[in-house]
Amino acid sequence: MSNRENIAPQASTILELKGVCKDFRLPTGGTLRACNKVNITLERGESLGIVGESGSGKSTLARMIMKMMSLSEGQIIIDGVDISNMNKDEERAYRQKIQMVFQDPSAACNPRMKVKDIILEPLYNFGLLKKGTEEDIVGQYLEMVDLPREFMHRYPHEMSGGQRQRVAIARAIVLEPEILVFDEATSALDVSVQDSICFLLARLQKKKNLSYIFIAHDIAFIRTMCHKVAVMYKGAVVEELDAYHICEGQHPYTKVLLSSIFEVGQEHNPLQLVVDSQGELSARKFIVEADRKSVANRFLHGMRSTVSV
Ligand SMILES: Nc1ncnc2c1ncn2[C@@H]1O[C@H](COP(=O)(O)OP(=O)(O)OP(=O)(O)O)[C@@H](O)[C@H]1O
Repeated sequence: MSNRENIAPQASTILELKGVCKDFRLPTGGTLRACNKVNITLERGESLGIVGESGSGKSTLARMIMKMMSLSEGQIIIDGVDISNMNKDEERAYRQKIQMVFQDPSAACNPRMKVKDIILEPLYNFGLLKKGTEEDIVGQYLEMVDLPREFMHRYPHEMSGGQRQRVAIARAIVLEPEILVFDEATSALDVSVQDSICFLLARLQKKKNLSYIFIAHDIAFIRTMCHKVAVMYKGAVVEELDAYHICEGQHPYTKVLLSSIFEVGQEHNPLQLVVDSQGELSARKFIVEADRKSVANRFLHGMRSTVSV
């Protein structure tokens, strides 16, 4: 029997982690608790960042959310269904509903496959592809990630890292999922490419009401892209904050994490590319306090990185 009846879905919560624990058995005996009583929620159409030092349990958490690894304790509930207790139909729906994008796009891009087949593969696997529609579908998804249709005939090595990441995103959204999990998905890219991928993701989020989970080390990125952030330390979420206000984090570990980026308590004013009425470009300090929403919303609401003055 489905367990859907037993768990009332919350109005806008799409994913909920309740007391999630993961213990690994060590070869030397004993266990290592990689995740400890993690409680977090992801709202529909919103982005949640998970930050923490190396080894704090972020990837383990992502692997459990993706059902690549079982839980030792607790529950992960998606749209009201406990993922550890799904029937066949729910399992299939779940596999469509949540997709992952990795740091290295090569993980999603088989070097021997053309872009067309890379993007279509999930549809083949789910038996959702109608003969004769292939090129139309690939063209449509390439367009969505701002790549030309002709790219469908290329191999991964014939593209840049940023273009491969766009193909990985097209492949991740071809099943029309509701949640995308990004494991350090932009950290290997240079800053300007990272910026353009952020705009793309913000636009897709708005268009498709997608929910994102970003696992990242880069707090500035999380602050820009996410609504909420969970700070992990030694397997536990030590603080959950409005991502924009991460500077106000009170947990000592959050403060340590922040101090490596900018002075705690000081505003972080990134330089912003500004274009004046003559089309001249200049870099100016972005006055965050003057417009609290600007930095986050320029991504979240798909504004351009270049501001006209
Ligand atoms: N399969 C495994 N068996 C045993 N221990 C594991 C396994 N996978 C992860 N761990 C341990 O669990 C802890 C959390 O690892 P995890 O990869 O989740 O951390 P992380 O925060 O994602 O780190 P990073 O940022 O470096 O990727 C680490 O101490 C790690 O060594």
